[in-house]
Amino acid sequence: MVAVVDLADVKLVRNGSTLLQDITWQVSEADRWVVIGPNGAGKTTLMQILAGHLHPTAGRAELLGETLGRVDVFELRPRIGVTSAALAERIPRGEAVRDVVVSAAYAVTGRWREHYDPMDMERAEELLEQLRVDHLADRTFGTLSEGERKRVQIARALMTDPELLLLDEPAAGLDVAGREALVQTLSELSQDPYAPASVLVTHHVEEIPVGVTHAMLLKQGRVVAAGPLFETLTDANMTEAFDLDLALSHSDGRWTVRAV
Ligand SMILES: Nc1ncnc2c1ncn2[C@@H]1O[C@H](COP(=O)(O)OP(=O)(O)OP(=O)(O)O)[C@@H](O)[C@H]1O
Repeated sequence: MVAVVDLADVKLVRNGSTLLQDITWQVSEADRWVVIGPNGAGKTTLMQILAGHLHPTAGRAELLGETLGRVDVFELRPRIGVTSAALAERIPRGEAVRDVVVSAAYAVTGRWREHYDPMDMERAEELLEQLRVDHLADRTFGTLSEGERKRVQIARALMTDPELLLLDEPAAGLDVAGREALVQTLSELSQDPYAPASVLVTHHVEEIPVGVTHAMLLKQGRVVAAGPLFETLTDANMTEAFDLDLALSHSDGRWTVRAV
């Protein structure tokens, strides 16, 4: 198995605060990971390392076989698809949905975006269809509901055919119907053997799509547990990560949790 992510003793210090430490972790190309942890655990910080936006203060971080610090991150980043609230804020509200998706191929390569390649347009249409938002292709991004925006962002993240897909809280801000519909779509993606390796960040076990293979629980910048989903997502590990007595239930591939 090829390691898509290979972190060894990663530590990250910012403004004098240690945000991550002792992070040793491998993600293989067939893996679908979920990273769970309370507010402030370091999940987004970890995603920023995986996106090539932050370098570890100590330790070694290899992404797609390249070592951070020794590789041109501008060549690496197109190989990594990212969705996050911070990125969504940068999408112009007046941009047509089709352009939001197709422009990903141009933004990352620096090509001029007025002349889209027909093959790129075709791929954008296919992705919009896969994410079930093809009927919105002519609308502007700003007119979409939160759930529709999340889907368009995922289509955009997949546009460059990345080898690693990072989804930072993709269901945040959605109502229960929107969440369930998105989890269904992410379940299809997770179970697609041609989909890239993925890492999904969430606070909520209810948002874990069917098909996720591995979990990491983070707390105060450290790994509480990491490994195959069913070995890792246990009452004891959740209780430790969230400092609260928790009991998990699992049914039909979906998870719930409650305090006991
Ligand atoms: N530039 C920075 N300088 C100092 N501390 C920071 C910086 N950026 C983030 N932090 C702190 O690092 C910790 C981890 O933040 P991070 O956003 O990675 O957590 P998170 O697990 O994603 O949290 P949430 O679930 O609330 O989104 C937090 O305590 C945050 O305040």
